[in-house]
Amino acid sequence: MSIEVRNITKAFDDFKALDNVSLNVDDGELVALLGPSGCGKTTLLRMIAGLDFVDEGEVWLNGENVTGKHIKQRGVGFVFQHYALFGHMTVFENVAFGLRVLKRNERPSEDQIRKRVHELLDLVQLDWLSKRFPAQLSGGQRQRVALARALAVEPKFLLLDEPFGALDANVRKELRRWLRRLHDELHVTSIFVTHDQEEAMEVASRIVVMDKGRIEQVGTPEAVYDRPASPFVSSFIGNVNVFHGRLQGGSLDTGGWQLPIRPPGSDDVGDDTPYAAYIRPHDFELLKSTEEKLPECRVKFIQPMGSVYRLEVVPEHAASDGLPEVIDVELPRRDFRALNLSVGERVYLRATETHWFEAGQPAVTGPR
Ligand SMILES: Nc1ncnc2c1ncn2[C@@H]1O[C@H](COP(=O)(O)OP(=O)(O)OP(=O)(O)O)[C@@H](O)[C@H]1O
Repeated sequence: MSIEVRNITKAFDDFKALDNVSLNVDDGELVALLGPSGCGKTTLLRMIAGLDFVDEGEVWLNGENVTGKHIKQRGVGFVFQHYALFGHMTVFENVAFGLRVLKRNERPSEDQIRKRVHELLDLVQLDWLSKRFPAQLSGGQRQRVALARALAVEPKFLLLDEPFGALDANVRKELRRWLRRLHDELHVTSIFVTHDQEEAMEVASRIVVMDKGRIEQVGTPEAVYDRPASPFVSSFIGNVNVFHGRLQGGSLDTGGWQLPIRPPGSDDVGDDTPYAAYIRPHDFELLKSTEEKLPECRVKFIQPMGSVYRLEVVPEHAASDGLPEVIDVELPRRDFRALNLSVGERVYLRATETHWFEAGQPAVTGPR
């Protein structure tokens, strides 16, 4: 049961919410649409569902062109962020609803409905609450009922729009693990929308990163994190420090402050070529002293975060537009303790992994 989107464009008045978007989701995949608010995630989901129609392009479900077809003919199930369960119906009746409103010749018998609803409530681990009303449930339990309700009519595809958006952090964490396990059991081809990169990394087998109505990159969580295709993806997926400068010999010079790194394979790139180095907080080492020519910084702030320590360090002897004002560094607790650092101390900075971009275009990723 594959989903294929071919060159979709959708405008609201003269605003292009989707601009020539193409995407393939294979049978049984769980794919995340990830991007900032307003980038077009929900619009794309609505086009796939048939809740709205495309201006240009096509939607194919399971090898069939459904572009002009009504939502009822597409076999998709939905869960939204603020899913309105029927308040006057019990949990059982909410889940049974989709089956009860089927046409007479498609509707299962009362016994079959009862069996199916209990199976689904078992699956979402809520059978013990079947007689309760939605108001008597927690937010997380309500979302699980919503999922059971969407699954009741055996959809071929499941579309989830920020299903856990309104819940607190701990419940979200629990539910996304649970969704992953549920998907491993059912293998329904699913797309879910989120603007939370941690959620996308944890749940999805592939992530579609969107910005301004376009797809920036599609890849496994590892690929989009380790090999971002653009500066946007690099900064959207995880924290990153950005250094704008020009190559000078073996260094990136940001107005007199030199990071001794160069893009891999850039031996024949001439001096003065502008580059930007994107370096994640955990891709730095800090040294208290060194024989190497490493840039100097001063520790401005130390925040213990459990297994890691977050530090802000400030470049010394430097004032340049290309440098971040503070550089975020993350050290594993063991490394931090071995260094025994305190605020105000001088440290030397070494980059262990850098993503390079030249004039806004992807270049190469590598250790130096
Ligand atoms: N019916 C509509 N009429 C006019 N503009 C719309 C309509 N629906 C969406 N838009 C606009 O299209 C853009 C994309 O909206 P969409 O809801 O797809 O974004 P999103 O990525 O899901 O954002 P969020 O994470 O905030 O939900 C937004 O700028 C939005 O204002």
